[in-house]
Amino acid sequence: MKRRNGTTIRLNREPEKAVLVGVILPTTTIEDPPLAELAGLADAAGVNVVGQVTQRRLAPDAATFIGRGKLEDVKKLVRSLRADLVIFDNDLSPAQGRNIEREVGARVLDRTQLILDIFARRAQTYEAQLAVELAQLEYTLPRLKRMWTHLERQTKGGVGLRGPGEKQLEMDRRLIAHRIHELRSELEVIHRRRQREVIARKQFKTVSLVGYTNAGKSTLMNSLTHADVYVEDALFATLDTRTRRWQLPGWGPVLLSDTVGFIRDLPHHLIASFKATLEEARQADLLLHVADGSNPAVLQQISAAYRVLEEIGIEGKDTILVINKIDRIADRRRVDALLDRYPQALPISAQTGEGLAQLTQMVSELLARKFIEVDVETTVDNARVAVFVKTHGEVFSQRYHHENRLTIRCRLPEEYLPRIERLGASVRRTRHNGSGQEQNPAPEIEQSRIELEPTGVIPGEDHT
Ligand SMILES: Nc1nc2c(ncn2[C@@H]2O[C@H](COP(=O)(O)OP(=O)(O)OP(=O)(O)O)[C@@H](O)[C@H]2O)c(=O)[nH]1
Ligand SMILES: [Mg+2]
Repeated sequence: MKRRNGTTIRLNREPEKAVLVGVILPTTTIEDPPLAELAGLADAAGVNVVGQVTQRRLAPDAATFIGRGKLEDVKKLVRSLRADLVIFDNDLSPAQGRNIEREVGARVLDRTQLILDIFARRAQTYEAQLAVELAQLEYTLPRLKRMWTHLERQTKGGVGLRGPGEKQLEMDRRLIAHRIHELRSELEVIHRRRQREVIARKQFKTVSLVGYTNAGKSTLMNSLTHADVYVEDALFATLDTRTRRWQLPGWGPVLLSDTVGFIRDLPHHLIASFKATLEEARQADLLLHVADGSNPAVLQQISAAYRVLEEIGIEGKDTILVINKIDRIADRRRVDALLDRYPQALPISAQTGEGLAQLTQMVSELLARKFIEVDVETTVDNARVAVFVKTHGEVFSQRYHHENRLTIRCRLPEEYLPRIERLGASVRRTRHNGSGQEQNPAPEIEQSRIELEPTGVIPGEDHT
């Protein structure tokens, strides 16, 4: 292994050898080549992949996830290749993991465990380390029994050694539960501090890079801000949020932050633990959703990233979809096909700089839109108005009145007001914020300063 300063460090352990196993269910998106992403994850975890087994099934086997016959194949493969590990592309229940382990005679990991392991290796800041430890313990707690079974096997045969008693298990459970509680409180404190910091920076507009892991977020951050953020061709190179000043031409400084990458079926424990890290994205004025256009699975990755955004509660924000790495796409028709699917998307190359001028322009224009606070009056059955307001603005409150009337207090780009009126609603400007109290007009001052350099409306930004 080469270190960045050029010295070579010798790993005193051979990398572990793994057989990958994937069960293709009717809901599974089939990758080309199969198990490509799992192989990438294994690589990021420093594991050497020596074999693969896939099976199509209508439903997982309750006890062993794959069918018994296939399990026998896996066992033979493990023996002949001398594999140390079997890694499942699917998530296993504690009992399934235990059963498979007993059957194949090698350590069994599922996708979540593999991802947790990568995060544990890469977490560098204190906050990321706490988040990973929490996620790992929450994953471990229901599986304690299986781990003890491991130890039990190693000491098999000893008189009176029948594994830990329930008492030992119970003690461990309590210890872990206690540590989980500690970690949660500590992370909560960090999260609240982070929220305050992010709010304190509100005098600057903020833009967050989000998207599938390895899409090129950090590379784009570096190209746009001339920063020196760690970039690697590996899954989950970035685990910590980095924020940099970005001198936006014709606008001034904004803050650009890089975040942890997403992946399909991101383990729920991880999402919860990285809440503080994702605070930047949650509070951002604009998201740049970066996708790797050169990846054959780009469409699935785009939808997976949107799903994660939804899960962490930041869907519906102004977002520019950026199709990155177009320098690697030889066949231009592939870019066109992507643009057919996502007409608003912007093709770029963070590496060669192609498209970055348009991106900068698009960001300035979106940020320059003036938001105002209004009461939108409509009828309860006019769903188009409610949907429009929720898609393009931020809703503070809704009040229902007699005769089916509804008032939505919200914040909207000014240019959309005529369109809402055309949908049959009436719009009244308010001088109040969502809590009904007079608000410090500071953001308005900021806006009017910016208006000195009008940038106009983006063509094609119309989502309706
Ligand atoms: N050819 C090409 N490669 C790119 C481009 N952008 C990024 N890459 C490469 O893609 C790999 C991943 O880039 P990163 O910037 O680390 O990706 P990331 O989205 O930050 O990834 P994580 O932090 O792991 O989520 C690196 O090897 C980059 O050099 C591009 O426009 N063209
Ligand atoms: Mg990164």
